[in-house]
Amino acid sequence: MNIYLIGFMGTGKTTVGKALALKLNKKFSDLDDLIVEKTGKQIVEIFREDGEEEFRKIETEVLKDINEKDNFVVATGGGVLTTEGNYEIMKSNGVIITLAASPEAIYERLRNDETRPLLMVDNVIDEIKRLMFERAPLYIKADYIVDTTERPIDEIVNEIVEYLNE
Ligand SMILES: Nc1ncnc2c1ncn2[C@@H]1O[C@H](COP(=O)(O)OP(=O)(O)O)[C@@H](O)[C@H]1O
Ligand SMILES: O=C(O)C1=C[C@@H](OP(=O)(O)O)[C@@H](O)[C@H](O)C1
Ligand SMILES: [Mg+2]
Repeated sequence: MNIYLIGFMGTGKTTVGKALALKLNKKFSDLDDLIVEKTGKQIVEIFREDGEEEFRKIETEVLKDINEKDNFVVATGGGVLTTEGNYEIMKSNGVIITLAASPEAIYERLRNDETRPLLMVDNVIDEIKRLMFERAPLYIKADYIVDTTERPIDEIVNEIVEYLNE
């Protein structure tokens, strides 16, 4: 089995995933990193040159590959569940955990970040709210949801470990 972290951009999937893997003595993988390795391109370049649809295709390919393996903590990208079938892939070999945060916290975390192509818009806070509302039905499908707003990484990791031990 794997542990899949899902949730909106900036909720801390990559950061928490690494810390969780260390704590649980599991391997760590990030779908975005796998996509960069596979294509030899940065995420923003793929969106710009090939488009989101092509990005989603590659995202599902690397998800299938990692789902064949076990004992990984997998940080997904925030849009992984927008592709039909990806929920079933993860569910078939893993537990799915959503990281959540307020739009304001996400804005603060990502305001100087230029690696999220979907947030390269004029009104970032409005776009965060709009996209988060649109995707909320996907994020609540997880087995467990943990709030990360104004919480340190080790506290979030401990809450997830407690849930997994139940
Ligand atoms: N709980 C937290 N509190 C404060 N900052 C955080 C927290 N979790 C993540 N961050 C910061 O937010 C930014 C985005 O985190 P990241 O792990 O890349 O999120 P994601 O993979 O969900 O997009 C990073 O700069 C990270 O250090
Ligand atoms: O929410 C999204 O659709 C995306 C989230 C990003 O990952 P993070 O959630 O790690 O930022 C990355 O996969 C891509 O920019 C698309
Ligand atoms: Mg990430």
